[in-house]
Amino acid sequence: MPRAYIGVDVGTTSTRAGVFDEAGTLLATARHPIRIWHEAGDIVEQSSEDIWQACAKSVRAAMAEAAIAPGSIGGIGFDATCSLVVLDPQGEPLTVSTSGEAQRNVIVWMDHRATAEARLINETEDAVLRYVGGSISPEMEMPKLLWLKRHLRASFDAAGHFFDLADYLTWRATGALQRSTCTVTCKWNYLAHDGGGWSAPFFKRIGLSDFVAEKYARIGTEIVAPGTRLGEGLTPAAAVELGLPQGTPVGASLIDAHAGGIGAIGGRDGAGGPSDVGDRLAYIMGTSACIMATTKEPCFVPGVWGPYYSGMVPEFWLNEGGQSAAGAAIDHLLKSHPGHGEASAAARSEGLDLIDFLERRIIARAGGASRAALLARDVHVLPEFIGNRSPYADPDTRAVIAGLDLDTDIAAMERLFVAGLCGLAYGLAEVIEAFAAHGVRSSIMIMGGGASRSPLVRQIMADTTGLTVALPQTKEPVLLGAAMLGAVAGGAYASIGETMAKMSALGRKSEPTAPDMAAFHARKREVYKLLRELDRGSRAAMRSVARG
Ligand SMILES: Nc1ncnc2c1ncn2[C@@H]1O[C@H](COP(=O)(O)OP(=O)(O)O)[C@@H](O)[C@H]1O
Ligand SMILES: O=C(CO)[C@H](O)[C@H](O)COP(=O)(O)O
Repeated sequence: MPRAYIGVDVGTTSTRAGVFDEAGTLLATARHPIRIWHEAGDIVEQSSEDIWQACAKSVRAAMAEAAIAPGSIGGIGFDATCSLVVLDPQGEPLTVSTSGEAQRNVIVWMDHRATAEARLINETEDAVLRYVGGSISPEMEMPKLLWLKRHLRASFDAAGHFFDLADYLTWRATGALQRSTCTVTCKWNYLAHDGGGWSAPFFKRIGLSDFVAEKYARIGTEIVAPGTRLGEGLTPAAAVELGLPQGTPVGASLIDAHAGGIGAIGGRDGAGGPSDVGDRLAYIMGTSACIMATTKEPCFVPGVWGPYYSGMVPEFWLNEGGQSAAGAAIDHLLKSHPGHGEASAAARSEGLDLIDFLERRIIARAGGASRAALLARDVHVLPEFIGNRSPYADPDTRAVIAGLDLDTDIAAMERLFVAGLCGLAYGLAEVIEAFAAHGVRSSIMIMGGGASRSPLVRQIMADTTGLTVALPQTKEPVLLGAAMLGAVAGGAYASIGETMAKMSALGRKSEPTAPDMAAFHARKREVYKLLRELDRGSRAAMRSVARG
């Protein structure tokens, strides 16, 4: 019987499941929303139970659509945002919320409550920090764990397990406590190279010696490569919930952006066969954006997370730059514009999503995706609403918008939208330039994530960076990356490397266009730099003034 593989992706806003055949062809997908609590003070929380139930519903819906026998599933893999899950010793949720609600047991990656703790950790200048670009981010797990210890001691002490969300999902599916090299290397300061492991001096220095004393029992004692077959496969309970046979192989997980990277960068390019992953950047743009480079030797790029050994492609190093708010910044710009109500109603009447509606109008009016950027000639956006991840590693950066007028119509909203995309593209270009300055050079960038479907986004990114921007052949590279984990766990392929070559391929490409657009973007980037200086200068000017 031909085998199929399931990938489950937990993004910030929803869970999705995809069923793929052994060649990587997508047979069916389904999506389910997840709950999220936002509170003042950069608090963003979720519920691991809600997320697991949403995963189960997505898998069952995708299987119903694929209309294949559950017994034909040869393996399943999971990816998720890098959020922190807290459970008691019996595996029940423990609150991370000052509300005390047990169901709120996930500190979401974008929650910046631990900015002060990140600063304290950075002040130690511990050698481990070299492997996160020289500066830990409040989006990583150690600052969050330190926050819990300092501010919610009861939960910190009562916890039996601290998981990255992707590892929680495999634990929930199989009962196995192994963690993936991807999660712990990229988010937990674990060193996967040269027998590094957990660093006891680091934990002692940052005030988390608890983990050393308890021999890392709550954060993971066994670290395995993504795709490693876990436990005895699906437990009886998980099998019932997912509607799959007990014992279905489950592979160790990846973080969501990294699943997108695996699903995107290793594909065949036409007849040219498998390619050099070192020449290919992955840009995964959803709520946030991650720009990832793969190298044979470690490259230290200040302000860019990594280098992480086996953080994404096994036995390669990973540099991971990023933008904390990407799609989230665009969503926010659109929602806060006075034309939002009118534009949403017009989009609905055409049966389109708001962004698709705007894009069609913009591209038609401008006479192409490349020239659409000209609409943003006089509006400029530094879209860093929740800080700069890379290359400045400054979580206190905030957005700046210049060139607003009193226009409230849809055309004004379009200008702001395009200006926001240009701002994101200039942020991306800064990361790519930081890569290049430290020896990480690539000629092609492969895009995944929700925003990659947009021809406007791809063209602006190509024109701004000067790189060829390619899509993977599959329209769901993140789900494919997760399904590849299932294929490796199920024994269809021997390694992630082989799986990438067999299950994926490159698709459509956008080339950088006319030199006049390059000149336009170069000029507009100068304004972008002014906005960055304005943000820095205004924060510096107000630093000595007490908060109201
Ligand atoms: N054309 C576009 N331009 C910019 N952002 C877009 C575009 N299309 C979708 N997005 C953004 O992508 C995000 C959704 O992507 P997705 O990968 O599904 O998110 P996540 O996995 O983070 O939940 C939303 O913030 C949405 O606004
Ligand atoms: O930090 C990340 C990866 O290292 C991701 O950006 C984070 O997990 C959120 O992902 P998404 O934007 O797809 O919801």
